[in-house]
Amino acid sequence: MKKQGCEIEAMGITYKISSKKREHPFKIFTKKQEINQEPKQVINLEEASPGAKHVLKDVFCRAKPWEILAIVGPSGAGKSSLLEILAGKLTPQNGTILVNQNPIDKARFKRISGYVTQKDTLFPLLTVEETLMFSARLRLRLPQAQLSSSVKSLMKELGLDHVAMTRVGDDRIRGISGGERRRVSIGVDAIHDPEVLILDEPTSGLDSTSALQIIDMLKAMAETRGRTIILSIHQPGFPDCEAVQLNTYDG
Ligand SMILES: Nc1ncnc2c1ncn2[C@@H]1O[C@H](COP(=O)(O)OP(=O)(O)OP(=O)(O)O)[C@@H](O)[C@H]1O
Repeated sequence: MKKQGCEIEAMGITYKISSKKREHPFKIFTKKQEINQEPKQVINLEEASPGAKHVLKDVFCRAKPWEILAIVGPSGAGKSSLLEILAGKLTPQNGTILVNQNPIDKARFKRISGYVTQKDTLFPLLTVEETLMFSARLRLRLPQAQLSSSVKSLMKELGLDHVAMTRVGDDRIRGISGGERRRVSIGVDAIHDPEVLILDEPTSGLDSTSALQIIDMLKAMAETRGRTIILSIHQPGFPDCEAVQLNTYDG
C-alpha cells in the first residue's frame, strides 16, 4: 500500500541578503571638513561593501512523510533561513519548493503545516491546558466538547498531563520546566494536527534528558501518524533521521 503524506522538496535554493551599508540619513561634518565639501567616506563605504551576503547557495533537500529531516549546521549557517523558505515564509532569489511534486501554494501550505519558532512565545500566566485551549479555539472550528477532547489527547501525546493545571511561567514567574515549555510550544502549533511540522532548534537550551524526550515525541509523531517533520539542530548525531549539512558561506 502506498504511504500517504506530504513530501517537500527544495531544489537549488539560493538566498542572499543585502549587506549594503546604508548612507547615514544626516550629514556629519568634522572640524576639518569644509561645509560645502562632500564627505569622501560614503564613496569608500560603497566600494568596500560587497552588496549582498550569500546565506544559502544551491541547497537541495527532501523531507518525506513518516520521517524526520534534520537541517544541521553551526550558528549562522542559514538553518532558520532554510526552514522559513521551506515553510513559504521567505522567498529565495533562486530555486523552487515543491510540495508533493507541485509548486508550493503558500496559503494552502499554511493550513496543513505548523511552524515552531526557536523562542517560546507563550503567555506566562496561563496554565498549560488554557494555553492549548486558546490555540485550539483560534485554529479549530469545533464545539467546546470536541475542543476539550482534542486538547486532552494532545497533552497526553506531548506528555503534559501532569502539568495541565500548572502555569506556563517564564524567566520571572515560576512555572513548568524548560523542556515542558518547549513541548507546550510544539502543541500550540500542532493542535490542528498538521501534516508537516517545522521546528527551529526544538532542543536548544535543554538538558540531554529533556532533549531526548522531545526527539522521541517527534519520532512518534512521524512514525505513527505519517507526519513530515523538519527541524534544525546545531550538532549532527540526531538519531535515525535524514540530515542535510549546511556550512557558513563567505561570499
Ligand atoms: N534579516 C536579516 N538581516 C541581516 N542578516 C540576516 C538576516 N537574516 C539572516 N541574516 C544572516 O544570515 C545568516 C544566516 O542566519 P540564520 O538565522 O538563518 O542562521 P542559523 O543557522 O539559523 O543560525 P543560529 O543557529 O544561530 O540560529 C546569519 O549570518 C545572519 O546574521
